[in-house]
Amino acid sequence: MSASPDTSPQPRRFIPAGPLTGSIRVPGDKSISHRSLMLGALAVGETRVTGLLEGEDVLATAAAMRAMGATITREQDGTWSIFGVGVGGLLQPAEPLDMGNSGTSTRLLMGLVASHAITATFVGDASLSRRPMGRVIDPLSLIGAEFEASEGGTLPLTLRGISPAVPITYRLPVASAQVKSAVLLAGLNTAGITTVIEPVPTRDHSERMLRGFGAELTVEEVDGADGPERIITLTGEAELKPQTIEVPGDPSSAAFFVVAALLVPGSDLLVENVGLNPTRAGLFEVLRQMGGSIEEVNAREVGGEPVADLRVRHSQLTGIEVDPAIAPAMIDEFPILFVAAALAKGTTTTSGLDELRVKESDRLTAMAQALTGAGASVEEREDGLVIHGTGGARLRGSANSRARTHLDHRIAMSMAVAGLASDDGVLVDDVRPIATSFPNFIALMEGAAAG
Ligand SMILES: O=C(O)C1=C[C@@H](OP(=O)(O)O)[C@@H](O)[C@H](O)C1
Ligand SMILES: C=C(OP(=O)(O)O)C(=O)O
Repeated sequence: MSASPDTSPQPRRFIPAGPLTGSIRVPGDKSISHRSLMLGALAVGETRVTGLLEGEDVLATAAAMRAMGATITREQDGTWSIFGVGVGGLLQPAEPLDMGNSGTSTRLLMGLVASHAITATFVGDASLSRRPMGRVIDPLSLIGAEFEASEGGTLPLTLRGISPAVPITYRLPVASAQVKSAVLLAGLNTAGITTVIEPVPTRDHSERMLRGFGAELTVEEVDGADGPERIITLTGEAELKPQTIEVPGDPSSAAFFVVAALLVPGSDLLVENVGLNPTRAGLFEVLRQMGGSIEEVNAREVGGEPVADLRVRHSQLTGIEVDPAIAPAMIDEFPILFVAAALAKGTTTTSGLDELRVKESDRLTAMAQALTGAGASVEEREDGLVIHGTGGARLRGSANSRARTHLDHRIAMSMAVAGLASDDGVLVDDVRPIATSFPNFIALMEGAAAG
């Protein structure tokens, strides 16, 4: 969140260290953590959650759910307890909801508020205030909610929800799990059937968890004009039953350690308890195609999601052309993939990545600039990057270059990993954003490199 008491940037130089060895555990999945709090806050009774990600983005969701009536506490052993208000029971928040840096909190909560007869104002930090909200304003206007947004459909934004709302059938114009989830969550308190048509599959945690909480939800795969499409229906005026949830480790956080171990010679690292939902695990597939040694050990199920430990050994990677169809299954992992590509042998080409321009930063430009400063050879295209790798040789940047993170945690962590694979280190201009999704990243990185 923006509300850090210290507002000055915290630069840090990440320098090459020893091989990454031993075993680590990354924090809980961010997407599942947000949804655990939201759905728990709508169930009647106590939901208990272990492994919740205690990053700033998820804490923003917790604060918002409290402001709308839920009782949410953290117990001493790290278990979270949520007493919900029931679907339809959200209260009007007394103050604007501060969403910090979190797109997921904002868009999903807009869905929830839209079908309640309450008004809420959403505010966020400088990065979030630039991100497009029109993609959720459009469908939520169709259910009858009203919006006063800043120019360009951005935050600050005031939403007047409506009850009873109109159930809609909505075809997603953009591959976005956040938009899909916003419409489905609005459907919870809407009489009748809400339908989302998804031409390109995106992460399906909302569907899995809504079902887990007892909502009536169906998913049907049909042939569409450009391949299989998913039709998701939700029966409204749902009654959610409280759950006990174990949140698996976040594959998007594991990604930084997986790539670091592949790049630093001598590494042999076990990353334990990584969520491997097929709608999330695209990066590991692409890294294997590039020659990365990533072995799944002890495959099991945690909280209704496939999970395994990943054993990762240093590997010489080879550049490839990345199939754009896999992009939704690794949408947050492109910054770290670009770092892997910068050290690979030959050229890696990516395309179909327009969505990366509207994340916490414009991730195509931000990574092209940061990697070029660190000594990599990168061409920026409209919808992707083309990277000519070093063939394994360490990156050699100009002595005074700084990687600019633009309030984007994934740029900061990606360039930290680039620093491990460089001659003289990489200076990251601000490490504060890392706390949004991975508060103990630096400590874990130092521990893994020390063996
Ligand atoms: O639904 C979610 O939890 C998320 C969906 C993705 O966003 P989009 O739906 O905007 O692609 C992803 O980038 C974000 O980190 C989390
Ligand atoms: C895009 C991301 O998150 P959000 O949209 O929730 O800000 C991310 O974590 O990479």
